[in-house]
Amino acid sequence: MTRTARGGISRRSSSSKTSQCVECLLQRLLCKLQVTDPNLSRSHSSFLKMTEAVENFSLKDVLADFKSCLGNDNQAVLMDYYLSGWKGLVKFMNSLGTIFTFVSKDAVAKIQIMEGYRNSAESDKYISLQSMVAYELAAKLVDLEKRSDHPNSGCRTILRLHRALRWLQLFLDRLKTSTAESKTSTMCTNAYNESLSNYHPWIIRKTATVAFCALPNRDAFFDVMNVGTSDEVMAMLNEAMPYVAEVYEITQQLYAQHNLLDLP
Ligand SMILES: CCCCCCCC/C=C\CCCCCCCC(=O)N[C@@H](COP(=O)(O)O)[C@H](O)/C=C/CCCCCCCCCCCCC
Repeated sequence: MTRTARGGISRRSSSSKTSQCVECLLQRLLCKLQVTDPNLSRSHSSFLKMTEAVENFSLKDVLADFKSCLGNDNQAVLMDYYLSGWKGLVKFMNSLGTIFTFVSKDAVAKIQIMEGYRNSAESDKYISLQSMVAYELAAKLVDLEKRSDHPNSGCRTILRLHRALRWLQLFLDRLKTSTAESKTSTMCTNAYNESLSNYHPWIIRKTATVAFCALPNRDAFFDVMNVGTSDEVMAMLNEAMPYVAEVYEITQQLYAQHNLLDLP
């Protein structure tokens, strides 16, 4: 068994049996449903190598990206910081165990689509979410009714991440007001049910709910965050959460203003 900095038992040891059982069940379910995509797996593993190479990971730095997203005038949401924030979240997610890679795989695929735009000849059009919306709409690059000519538009892809950001906001809000007895799986499930689950089919909802049962307990979770003591985690969340909320609100308003909240 591994002892953590605060003298607790690391999630790797305390929850490993439950986690292995749930993982096994989930893997079988995913295999049966053929949710895995070999092409995606390849790009996912190279992404993992890239993110694993970064040492001294701290969730504090990840959330700082959402602050940097807002630029100087708090009006535009800057794409590179937005994607950087997501990459950090994925890294955090992957450090929770392989059971969560089915979740991060989709986020990785979407980050890669957006990085593709940022590395294209139209890179400057994707400098912020606002410039992306203006450009794609004017150039008719968004499928508004059903996915056809532009199945992976930037607007659609960011919308999926934006909905997931709402889940993150609700989850962190719960974590912020939690006590030592609070269960991360319950907080996560409730946040999911109030947000992302509304956009997911039954099978994804069920699989996600099973995966949440394998979440480490609150102490172990705080250790993975690598921010410090529980008090320091709480202080960091109090400081960072307004920026996550601001990014969410600005994006929500942008999408509402252009009727983009239901993109297929
Ligand atoms: C201190 C707390 C920090 C928490 C850090 C959390 C890290 C979060 C990292 C990644 C979150 C995953 C985001 C998933 C994006 C999902 C986007 C989406 O809805 N995609 C679906 C629709 O896409 P299209 O088919 O229309 O292209 C896609 O079908 C869904 C795929 C699987 C998603 C599985 C459920 C996601 C649950 C999110 C909760 C994560 C729980 C993490 C617990 C820490």
